[in-house]
Amino acid sequence: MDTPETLIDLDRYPIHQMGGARDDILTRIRADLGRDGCAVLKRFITPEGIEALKTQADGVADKAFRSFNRTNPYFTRDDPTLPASDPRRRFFERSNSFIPADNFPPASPLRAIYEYPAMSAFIQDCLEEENFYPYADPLADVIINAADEGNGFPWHFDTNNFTVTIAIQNADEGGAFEYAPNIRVGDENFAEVEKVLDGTSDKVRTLVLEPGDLQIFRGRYSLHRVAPLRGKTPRYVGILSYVEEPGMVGTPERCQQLYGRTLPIHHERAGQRADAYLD
Ligand SMILES: O=C(O)CCC(=O)C(=O)O
Ligand SMILES: [Fe+2]
Repeated sequence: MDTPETLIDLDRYPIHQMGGARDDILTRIRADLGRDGCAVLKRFITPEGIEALKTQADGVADKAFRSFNRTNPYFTRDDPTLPASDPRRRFFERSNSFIPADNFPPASPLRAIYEYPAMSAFIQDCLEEENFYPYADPLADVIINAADEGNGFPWHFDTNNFTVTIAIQNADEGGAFEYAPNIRVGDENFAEVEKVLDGTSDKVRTLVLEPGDLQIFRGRYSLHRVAPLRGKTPRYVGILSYVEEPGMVGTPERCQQLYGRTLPIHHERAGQRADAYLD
């Protein structure tokens, strides 16, 4: 049986014990998040934990919903009144799909990590968010982003304020995480976004995450993508979602688009939320 204590490397990252070691981690993570909206905890998951997550991902890989629609960085529709080079008119193919959360029952390793009280308390402390709750969406609270050979997940901004990911398996080649930190703080900054899409910006950073690494990322202000990937090995990334209001779920439209189905709760709670979440 996998428990959070065996899945998370608590010797390296004692997130469950208040004190100096935990405080030191928080200080570093907060500084990284403040500076470039991104923080990484290398080898957060133990080698046994990585194996358990990989086995689980392989076991439910066929449950991934594939909807390879073309998307612009804002997930909006085309606006033919704008110039063809405008970022709002730049649509790219993607090759990733999501394995919905109801494939991860309570005893599964990914959900065990999500539901470990010390985990959510630690993430909340890293982000210094006062309003912080587990996502109440039974299809989206804990998911795996599974990407096959192809364009990965092209340039976009997240609708949610932050994303917490766990790298589980890399592709044979490619699939790096690329991002332009805080490129749209204050205003949309379309000119610089256009340069990123053209491959001419000097603001792009590349992160090669290894299986077991935990990433905390504020994706609302930083344009980012999973670079194109090659080879037969799928790229697996676990995504843990938290929100700023209790009881929140995704919209029926977004849910249908990402997971190919909806549940009664999506219709009951439609329109009750302040923000539209991407996942
Ligand atoms: O797979 C990743 O590393 C990040 C995916 C992402 O950007 C997203 O799900 O919004
Ligand atoms: Fe994203």
